[in-house]
Amino acid sequence: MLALWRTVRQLMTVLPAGTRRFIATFAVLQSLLAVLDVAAIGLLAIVLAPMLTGQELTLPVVGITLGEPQDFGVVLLIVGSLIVLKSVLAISLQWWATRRFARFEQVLGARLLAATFKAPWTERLSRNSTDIIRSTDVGVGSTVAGVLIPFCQLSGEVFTFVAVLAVLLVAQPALATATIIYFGIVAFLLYRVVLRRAVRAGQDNRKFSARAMRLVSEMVHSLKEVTLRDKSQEVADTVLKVRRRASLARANQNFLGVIPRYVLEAALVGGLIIGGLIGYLQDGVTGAVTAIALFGVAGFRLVPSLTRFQTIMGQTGANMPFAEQVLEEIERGKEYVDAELTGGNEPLPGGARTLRLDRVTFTYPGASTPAVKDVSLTLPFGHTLALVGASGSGKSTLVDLILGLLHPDSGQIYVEDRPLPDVLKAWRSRVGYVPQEVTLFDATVARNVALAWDDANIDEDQVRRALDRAQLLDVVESRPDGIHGKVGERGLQLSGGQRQRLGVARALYTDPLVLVMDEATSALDTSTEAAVTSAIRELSGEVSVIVVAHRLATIRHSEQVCFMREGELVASGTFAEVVAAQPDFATQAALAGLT
Ligand SMILES: Nc1ncnc2c1ncn2[C@@H]1O[C@H](COP(=O)(O)OP(=O)(O)OP(=O)(O)O)[C@@H](O)[C@H]1O
Repeated sequence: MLALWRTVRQLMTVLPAGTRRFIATFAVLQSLLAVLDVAAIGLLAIVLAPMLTGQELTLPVVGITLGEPQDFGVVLLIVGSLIVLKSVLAISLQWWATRRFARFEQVLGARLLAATFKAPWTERLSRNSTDIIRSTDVGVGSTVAGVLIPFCQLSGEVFTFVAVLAVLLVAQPALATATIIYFGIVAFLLYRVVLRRAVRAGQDNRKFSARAMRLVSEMVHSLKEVTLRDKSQEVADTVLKVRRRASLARANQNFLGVIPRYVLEAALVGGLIIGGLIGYLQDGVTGAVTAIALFGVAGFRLVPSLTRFQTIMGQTGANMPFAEQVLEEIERGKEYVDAELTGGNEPLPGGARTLRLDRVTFTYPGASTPAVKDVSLTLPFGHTLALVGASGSGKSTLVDLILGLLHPDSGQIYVEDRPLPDVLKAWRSRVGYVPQEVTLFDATVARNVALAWDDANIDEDQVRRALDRAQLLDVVESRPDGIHGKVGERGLQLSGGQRQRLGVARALYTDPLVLVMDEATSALDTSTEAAVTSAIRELSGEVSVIVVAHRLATIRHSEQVCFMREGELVASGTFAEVVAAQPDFATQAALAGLT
């Protein structure tokens, strides 16, 4: 209960202003509905026994005496009206509240995504993408539907419970005391025996469902290899094992979830006997009938209320880890969002002519040796620079540093004379990046090139120009619907080479100052690669090109070749100069038939 209170208070700090007021208003309105409900039930409870036994009754508080059957008829009409009124008001309240809760979900989702996207690259590298997707979807949904909404409903249940007991206390103090003790013991036992297990089952369900989803996602991505190596059965068995634990936990959660209802319903019988006994001891048979009627009506309101209370506690207990995770991520992301608001917003210096790396060193968190060590180089804008070296020599890391995704531990990168962190936003908007494997989304060619999810933000002429420069316009225009044709899931309706060229077009769409190609043409056939490379070479002069390539034919005409070994830049110059300076590079060049 305390943990729930703490979590909800923390949630308030990340939800829009006015949430606290909304929750308070919602609680008050729920309580008022409970008053209407209890007034109806209380009235019924008080008049039931005299009506059945034909006795006169003076209503407490208002002091009206009822004796004739039509008097009781009027009271029954009032009871019915109160119940209908409560239902209408409850529906209106639900309509209003569900809209607000939907809004809360949107705000939480947006904050969480912002926190995820603003996190430093090193942190994002350490996260599993399926976990991120699950957190922003199921996590946010569960925080609102599994924690916030049940918490808000709690006040109504507590108030109903208290109000029913108040009615009982006024009508029959001894009976009320016995009820509190009796249901208190039942509720405590339910908490100890059932609720704790239900919470644990809910947490297990969450843990194993997440694991199963991660496994399936990983397996779908390696479907081809799994099929070829005939591993489908092994995969199915592994997923089944995890699923079994998730579904067993879910089954336990569902089973334990319904137990309180049946236990409490059964306990009502015991309560009726105790109530009847107390009434009999106080006032003989009439006392017993009155007490049973009173307890019966009150109990039928108390039991659902207690059941919902238990359900809410179970539900919030199981979902709290989701909320805690969402809150933790938003909290962590806050500092990045703030940092972004305060830094990196300056414009690029006018007439910038060079990108300069000055003794840049970077070590990945947890690694013992730097991936990039003491690298200094200057790239005049408009030139082409090739990064070469053995696998693991630090080329991609250096590229990520130049892109501003990673930040040097020591040394600095300058655009002209401005440190990169000062102009980071403007810099990122002017670098085009083509990865080794371009990720396309299931949308039109135009949307993929413009990296836009709304056609209104697409400049179609620019899309055609970028496709043309990437040697892909003819292919696209020969397809049905041209640039408006879809590319399929992950671009699977295109060939590997076409996907890569679409990636090049995407990078060129924003008229970059620097185009970074990280093994971007290695999937292309030699003639397409030659065509793309020559198209890119034509760009030099207007665009600086940084190429990472293992195929040396791709980079032999680069104005500057930088050879890396174990994170260090060991030689730089023209292709011929590096061949002359580095025997192992010369060997590779010879093997490629380039010397
Ligand atoms: N996210 C990471 N966390 C820790 N170490 C990493 C990470 N990414 C790369 N490394 C390590 O940093 C070093 C440089 O890796 P990098 O990817 O920059 O090499 P590369 O020259 O681009 O290799 P390749 O040609 O195979 O792509 C390697 O030793 C690698 O294991």
